[in-house]
Amino acid sequence: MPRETNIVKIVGEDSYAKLRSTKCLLVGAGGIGSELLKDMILMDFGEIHIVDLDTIDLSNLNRQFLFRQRDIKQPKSTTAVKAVQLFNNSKLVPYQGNIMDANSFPIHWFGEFDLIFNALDNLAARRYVNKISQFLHVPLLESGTSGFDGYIQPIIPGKTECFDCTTKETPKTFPVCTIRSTPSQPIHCIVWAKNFLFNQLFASEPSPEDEVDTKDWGTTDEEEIKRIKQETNELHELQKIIVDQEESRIPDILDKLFIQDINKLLLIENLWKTREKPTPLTKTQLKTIDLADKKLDLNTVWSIEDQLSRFVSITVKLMKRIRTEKVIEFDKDDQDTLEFVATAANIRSNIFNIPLKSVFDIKQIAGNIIPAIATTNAIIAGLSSLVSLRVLNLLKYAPTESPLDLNMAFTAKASNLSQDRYISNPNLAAPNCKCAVCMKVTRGVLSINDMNITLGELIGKLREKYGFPEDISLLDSSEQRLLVDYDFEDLLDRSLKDVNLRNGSVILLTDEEGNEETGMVRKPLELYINVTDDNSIKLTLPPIDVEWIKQISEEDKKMEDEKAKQEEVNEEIIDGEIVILDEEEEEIPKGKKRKLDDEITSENHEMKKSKIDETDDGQIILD
Ligand SMILES: Nc1ncnc2c1ncn2[C@@H]1O[C@H](COP(=O)(O)OP(=O)(O)OP(=O)(O)O)[C@@H](O)[C@H]1O
Ligand SMILES: [Zn+2]
Repeated sequence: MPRETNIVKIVGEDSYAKLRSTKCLLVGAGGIGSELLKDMILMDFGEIHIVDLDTIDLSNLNRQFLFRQRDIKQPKSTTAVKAVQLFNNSKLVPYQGNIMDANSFPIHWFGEFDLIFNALDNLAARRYVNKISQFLHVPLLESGTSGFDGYIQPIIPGKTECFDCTTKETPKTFPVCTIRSTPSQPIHCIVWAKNFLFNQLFASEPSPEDEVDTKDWGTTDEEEIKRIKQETNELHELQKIIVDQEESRIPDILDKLFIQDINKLLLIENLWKTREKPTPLTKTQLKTIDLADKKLDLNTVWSIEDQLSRFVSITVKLMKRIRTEKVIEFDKDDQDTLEFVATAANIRSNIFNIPLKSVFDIKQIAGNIIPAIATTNAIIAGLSSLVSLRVLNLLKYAPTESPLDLNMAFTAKASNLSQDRYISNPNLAAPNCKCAVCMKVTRGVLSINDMNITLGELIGKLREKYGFPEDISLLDSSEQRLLVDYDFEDLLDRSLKDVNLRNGSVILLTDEEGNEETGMVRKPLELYINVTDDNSIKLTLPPIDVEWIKQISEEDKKMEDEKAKQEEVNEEIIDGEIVILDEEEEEIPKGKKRKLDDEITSENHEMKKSKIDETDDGQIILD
């Protein structure tokens, strides 16, 4: 029996022929990606391009079944392609690279695909692919898992909700003063060790903190702010011990971090009025560190003596590595960096009377890990590949008359829709009228060969083509920079190259004038800059009709915001990635999760202002 017999039985001859001529992009060859690649091959997609930036790690082998021990350190994409050769009947093209690198993956390259599958593990890349799919109108199958939970969301640009239509939780942040002065939980000390200490010693160039904006530090105590800044500058001195390979001075690092700095903190009496005071290490403790290399169990909590001893030996190791590596990034799978962070965090915890943790526990917290489950990945990949048949409308018995007939799927806990069954699959919703990615702007791709034209010339062409008025503003939205505004015209004579616009930059043109009589403005226009080496193309602007939309006054906007606050927010997110819809399943009207209207607020302008004001945020981020 030929291998396609069953799939032909399911989809029919015509649809099978369409499958064979479909060209797909799979982004990510990790847990979901390995499963998806297998499914896509078994479905006989004609061509599958696989992108992954990473190499295989030991910890991937428990679920990324295409990889073996011998493949460790090999690129995921090429290894995955080799692993499936025996049962493959599709054209497979692997790439090792970052999907967000517009030079390796220019927009016209994305444009060659009929369908994109996301099998990623981070918000930034998911958002990026979502945006590209919106620019090009290529359907996207978004998916994610976290432990036993997972979801798939087909996204039909312009027709259904996009990835950014629902708010996603940004990484958890802590005020600087909690991390640097008054930790009270193990996580505070882990963040201090990983994001502050490790980075300052091994991963960064010295940079004075004088310029840092302190508004989000969680304190206005001048004395404390001064101390934190001074402490950072002193840490750069410690970095020299590392760079100069002065092994014998490692106790100085301990002395500075865990005796001197703590003593300085104790002098700020305000801090300890309502809190238990920390107890610095003693000089005797530092003098009696046992330097013998002891075998220690990663699953148990070590004594403070063992923490100190391992801190010294691991610092020596990292010191040697830095000679060749120059900078070392924290990686939970790099045992040296993990043990440095774990011991430093535990020593600090001990000082602040916070319970210590095992290295294994700290790995989970520092790596922000919820163990990945192979079966969840298999289920989610299976659903994603099945739904792709409906996205392409290849199932005759379940025709897709409208994109809103398509279903997303959530596991029970992730969706909260029904506790009685593992998977819920509500219909897709229409785009959220408030979504800045898919609803608030008109999108297109601007192809250009000559980046020496001036910003002024470009704006002239945009005005001419799309009828924008004199009063406009232009933002480089990929870098969040204002380029031109009614009171900022300094860059008009500079070339696009000079103002750092390049292949993959995205610019946003906003009508700041509108029509007073009608109260309407042109919908903002967002253009992706595709730099081509085709000399025949000087500058091609996409054929777009820019709509007029109602301009909302500040007062209306305030009222809208109030209303929105009152409406129950039915979305929540766990693990920064998975959306929980807190609705009764039966209550979701088919394809209509929220009201669709075409109003637009003047939020763009506010976004612009806040972007310009943005400075270092003074928050420590747990990524
Ligand atoms: N910007 C990106 N470009 C290309 N591939 C990416 C990008 N971001 C993430 N990936 C890939 O997406 C995949 C996600 O897979 P998965 O969630 O299983 O993570 P993992 O890194 O393999 O495992 P773990 O995080 O548990 O160690 C990874 O292989 C990762 O390299
Ligand atoms: Zn959207």
